[in-house]
Amino acid sequence: MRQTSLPLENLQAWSRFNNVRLFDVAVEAHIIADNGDDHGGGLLSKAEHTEAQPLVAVPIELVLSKERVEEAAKVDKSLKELIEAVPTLVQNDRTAVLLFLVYQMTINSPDNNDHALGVNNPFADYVKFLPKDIPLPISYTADERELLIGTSLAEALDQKLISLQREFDSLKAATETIPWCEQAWWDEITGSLDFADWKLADAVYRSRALELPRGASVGMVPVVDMANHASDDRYNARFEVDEDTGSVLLVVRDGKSVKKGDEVTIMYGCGGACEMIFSYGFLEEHARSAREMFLGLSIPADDPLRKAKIWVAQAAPGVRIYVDDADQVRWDSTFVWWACINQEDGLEFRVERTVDGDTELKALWRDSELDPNTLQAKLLEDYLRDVFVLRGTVMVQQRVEEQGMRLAASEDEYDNALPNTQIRPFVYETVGRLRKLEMDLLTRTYEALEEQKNRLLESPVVREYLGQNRSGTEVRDSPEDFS
Ligand SMILES: C[S@@+](CC[C@H](N)C(=O)[O-])C[C@H]1O[C@@H](n2cnc3c(N)ncnc32)[C@H](O)[C@@H]1O
Repeated sequence: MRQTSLPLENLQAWSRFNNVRLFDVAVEAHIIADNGDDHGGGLLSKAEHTEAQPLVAVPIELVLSKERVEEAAKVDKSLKELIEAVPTLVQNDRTAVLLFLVYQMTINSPDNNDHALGVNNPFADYVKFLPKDIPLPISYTADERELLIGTSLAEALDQKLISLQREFDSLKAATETIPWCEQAWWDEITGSLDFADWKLADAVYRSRALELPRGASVGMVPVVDMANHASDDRYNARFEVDEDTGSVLLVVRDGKSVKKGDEVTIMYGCGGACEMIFSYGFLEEHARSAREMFLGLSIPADDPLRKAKIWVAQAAPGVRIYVDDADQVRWDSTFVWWACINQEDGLEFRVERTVDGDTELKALWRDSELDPNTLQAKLLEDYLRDVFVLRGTVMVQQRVEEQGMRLAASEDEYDNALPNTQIRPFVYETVGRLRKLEMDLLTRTYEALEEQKNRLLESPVVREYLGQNRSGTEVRDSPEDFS
């Protein structure tokens, strides 16, 4: 769908009309950082501000959230029709706003011939200020995606694209019979909504939505969403909700001041390098570590309890490796604990009938009912604790090694990928840094796990356990093969 844009220079005027207050702060259409990085638009301070002083104040009614979309639908017949047709998309904070964004984009688009669509509201113009080309991985070209092979972002991106496609298909299926949707979106001649528009709406939301404090809501806050990111001790502003005035405030961060000419920055979150690129499309220049990675895991197909474990555990199938505040590498996964125990250890499943006649699958640990959320704690206080930790460590280490091999194996393809008109230089550079940071983290993790493994192999419990097993019928590749 063709989009309509308004220049960011006009955002200040929009702010005045909509009671957004800027306290000696200007919206700048283009900010180039000292190192040459292009931050897109941003906020610049026009005067000195001290700790806790307000920089921007936005009335809470301007926060574009699920609640606001539901409010808007009360006075907009077409929007009401739309959200009633897709109840599952409206229940979710993100997809509710995505629906509103594509609706508003449609109204604004020169492709739209239905001039009766929509009612006047501040968001009609706000949407025109939003960027139309956001370099998030969901819009990478096929060649750019190839560069990601071996990184944790490749897997996350595949999953994300599948779920976005599913959402888009369900939107189409549910709205095909609504006359205005048929005409403006799906008709072969007059319709213009396609998957790229849904991806754009998602990129807009993902890169701009804020989780407001005190459970206020999750949504896009006009003007505050112009604040770019700076890391850790560099960012100079934070946002808060002022319940007295009913507004979202951007204020100077504690212990900081903002001088005239400074860029006003916030911190987008403390996720790892993968998360940063996934959600915001860039990796800050000061990133020295991947910080965290999520690696997918599966339970071997020959595990007889596989299906029951997956059903009962309801855990993300993978492991998160991360660097903690003390710069130690750690891993965290509920799934691993389920994957590394079996019937001989005392895990069983039983189908039980509930009072209303349904059946329910229950897990048992050593003959007692097991609350799935307590498995890790149970294993860590068990007399075989070291055995279980050793199994988990080995499983994670094997997965880390496999990921490292995958990354290393695709290195030549990455190196040879340029020059290529299908690969944008900043994407090439960003992915190259991600590849290096993830390889460093994988190497560190592998080494740390090797140390842990060797320590655990010295544990009396493990030695005794392995001794007993060796006198039995141990085979290679059993859970006790720690080679
Ligand atoms: C919340 S918006 C900030 C406003 C945005 N620059 C604009 O022009 O609309 C987040 C987006 O700004 C850009 N951005 C923010 N901080 C950045 C930084 N430190 N380096 C590079 N790009 C940045 C990224 O494209 C990110 O997805």
